[in-house]
Amino acid sequence: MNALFVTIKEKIDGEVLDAAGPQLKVVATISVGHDHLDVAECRKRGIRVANTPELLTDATAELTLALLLCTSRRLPEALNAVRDGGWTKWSLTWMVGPGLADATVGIVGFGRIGQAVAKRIKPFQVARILYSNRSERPNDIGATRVTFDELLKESDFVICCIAFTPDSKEIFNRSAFEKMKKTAIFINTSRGGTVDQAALVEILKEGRIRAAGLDVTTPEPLPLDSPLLKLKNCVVLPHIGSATIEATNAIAEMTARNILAGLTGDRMPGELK
Ligand SMILES: O=C(O)C(=O)CO
Repeated sequence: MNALFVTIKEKIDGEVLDAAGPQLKVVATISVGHDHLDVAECRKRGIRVANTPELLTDATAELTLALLLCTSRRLPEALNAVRDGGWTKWSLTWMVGPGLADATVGIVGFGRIGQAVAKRIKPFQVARILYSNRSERPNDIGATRVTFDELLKESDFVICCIAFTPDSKEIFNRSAFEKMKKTAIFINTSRGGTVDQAALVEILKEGRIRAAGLDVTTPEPLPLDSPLLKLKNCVVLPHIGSATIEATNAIAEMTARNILAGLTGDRMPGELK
C-alpha cells in the first residue's frame, strides 16, 4: 500500500504505519481536522500528509448557525411538541428563547471557520462579536479580540471553533462554564475533546448556563444512555458540520488529488506543513 485515504474516524499512529509498511508514501485525510493523525510520526518516516482545508468552511459555518438557532429557539423541543401532542394551544411565553439581535457573540478560535461564522452572524444585527485567538486576526467584520475569560464573561452565545490540539483539550471545563453568563448558550462544532463533557452535563443540569448545542461529542456516536441526550436544554447533532453535497464532493476530489500528487512527488493541494 502506497497511500492511505482516511476519515476522521481512523486514528493513524505508529502502529498503523508499521502495519502499512515502509512503501507508504502518503496519508490523506478527507477532513480539515487532523487530530486523528500522528503527523510527527509520519514526518519522521518521510510520509507526506494532507488534509482538505477551506473546502468545508462554508458548510461548517452554515451548520454552526443552524445549530445555534436550533438551540436558542428550541426547535427540537418545538418539533417534538407538534408530534407528541404537547402543542395544545398557542401560549405567549411557551418555547421562548433568546434572540441574536443586540446580543454579544463570542467565538473561540478565529481561523477560517470562526471568521466564516462571524460573517454569517453579523447580519443578525448582533451588538458585538468577540473572539479569542492566539494572535490578532485583522477583520472587516468588526470583531474584537479579547481574552478567553473576558469572552466567557461577556458573551450571550459562546461558539467553539478552535482546532483540537493538546492546548485546547477540555478548555471548556467547569471553571470555564462557571465564568459564562447564566443565560448563555454554548455551541460546539469543533471537536468533542475541547469540552469536559461530564462538567457540561452538570452545568446544564444545574441550569448554570441556559443550553448547549453540540455537533461534536466524546465519543462519537454518543451512546444512547448518555446523560446529554436526556437533557432538554441540550441539542446534539451527529457530527454533520461538513455534510453539504457540495463540500463532500469537493473534499473527496481534493483528497484524491492530494494522493495523486503525493505519489508523483508533485505539490499536494492540502499538504500539512
Ligand atoms: O473535516 C473535519 O475535520 C470535520 O470534522 C468534518 O465535519
